[in-house]
Amino acid sequence: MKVLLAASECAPFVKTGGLADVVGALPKALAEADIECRVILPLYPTLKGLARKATSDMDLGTLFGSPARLLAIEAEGLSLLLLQAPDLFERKGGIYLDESGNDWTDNAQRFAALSNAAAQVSLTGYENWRPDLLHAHDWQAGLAPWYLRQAGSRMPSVITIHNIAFQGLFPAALTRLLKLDPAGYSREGYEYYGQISFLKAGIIASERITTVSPTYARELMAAEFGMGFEGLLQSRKSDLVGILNGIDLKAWDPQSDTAIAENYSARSLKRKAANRQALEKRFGLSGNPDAPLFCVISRLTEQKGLDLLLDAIPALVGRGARLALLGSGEKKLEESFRKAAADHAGSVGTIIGYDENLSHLMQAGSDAILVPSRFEPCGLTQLYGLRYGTLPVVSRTGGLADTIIDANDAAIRAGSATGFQFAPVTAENLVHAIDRACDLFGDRKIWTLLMRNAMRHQVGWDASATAYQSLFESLLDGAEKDAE
Ligand SMILES: Nc1ncnc2c1ncn2[C@@H]1O[C@H](COP(=O)(O)OP(=O)(O)O[C@H]2O[C@H](CO)[C@@H](O)[C@H](O)[C@H]2O)[C@@H](O)[C@H]1O
Repeated sequence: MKVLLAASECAPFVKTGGLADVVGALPKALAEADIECRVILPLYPTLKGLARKATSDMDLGTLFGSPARLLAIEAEGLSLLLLQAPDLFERKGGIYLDESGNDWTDNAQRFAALSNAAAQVSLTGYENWRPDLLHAHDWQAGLAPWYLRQAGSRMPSVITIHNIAFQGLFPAALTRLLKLDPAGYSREGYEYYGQISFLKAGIIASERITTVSPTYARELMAAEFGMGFEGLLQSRKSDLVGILNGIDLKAWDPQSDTAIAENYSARSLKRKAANRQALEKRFGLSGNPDAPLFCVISRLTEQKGLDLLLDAIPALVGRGARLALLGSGEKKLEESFRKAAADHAGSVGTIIGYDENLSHLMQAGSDAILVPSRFEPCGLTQLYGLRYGTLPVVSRTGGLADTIIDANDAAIRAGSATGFQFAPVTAENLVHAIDRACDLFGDRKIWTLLMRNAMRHQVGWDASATAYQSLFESLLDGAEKDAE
């Protein structure tokens, strides 16, 4: 089976968040099941070096005002098709935002181009490689299944929702410019409250809709989490499945990670201490063997609930615990965490920015990782935490609810507890969870047991890759029957 994945990010080449990790890891996991994947993504300026490794290319003519070609590249165990459209993607700034932090004004054209190129490869193939199925990720690739249907193709498509908060909304006036059939501008089509929604287009045009945890799949059909899409998703209930994300076990392995101070395993947990020291030094934190060092590695947005953590900091510091935070995003939150570090020098350390290597050291050197999200489709940092014996303290929502087993007495006795959950998501409940973590940290025997439980927890892709494989196979079987 051949699958074309279309996405705007792919680790380790270009990443702003969890989408990249999944798009970078899933093809490798599917390869083990003999599914041959290619990933189509834009050629951003940071990928120029990679582009030099192209083994072949294909002209796509002009796409939304830019000359466009596809470059085939094999790198880091992945087969890539890079969309080279210089007028759309080769510019200074971020992949979604300009240098002042505003959305690029032509994001509609940029990601319509990505989607259009993906649809073209689906329709005609790249050289003699022709996919059997298109797997679009998030709104940036949402128009790909739509363009495919619009061209009359019946090739099956799947769209994965990594975060319903991002819906790809653009003015209706762009309909023709985006080469969308105006008849599709309707409630049954890509129209969404007077605008075009790329995500809605993808959902409508795909045979199946997946999201990244079973709990989030259920939550999405409720008004509290669906963000306006709940009705649409309820109507597609039988096509909606939640498949938990895995993590790349090679990239995230405390035994071989080259970004950390000292490698360790569940059998040599004492070596984790060297990482803790390195982390304290990096964040200017004082040492305290009697209380945990908590970390946060996150986009700083409303979703992640970090405003609640700001309220919880005095209590955390009051317990003698420390906090190391790495993140970037909303300016107000960035400022508040900088201030918290100044107010609690030695106990709170803040680094504003994006640093992949540091995120590995933080997973290795912290005792616990805080993820107090208001909603969390899956969440990856808690999975990295499990793998590194860094106990997750999480809100009970989405994938966090599905992946962490709360350290209540019964779960501790049963040897299954892996972290701490709290609900509902309030600062008070977060403080309570932090308190529980601090209490248990004082009992080295139990804490060590919890670390070992966490490190044993299956966080790889095996089960989820099998779930994607069955889903894809069922669609291809259905497509064959239809053709008969
Ligand atoms: N400042 C920083 N420096 C270095 N690394 C940083 C960083 N900030 C974040 N990261 C990294 O970015 C990734 C974030 O992934 P998450 O899954 O936690 O959240 P995100 O909301 O981006 O993803 C969305 O998509 C993913 C994938 O499906 C879902 O798991 C998730 O719930 C959904 O919100 C992790 O690998 C993390 O280490």
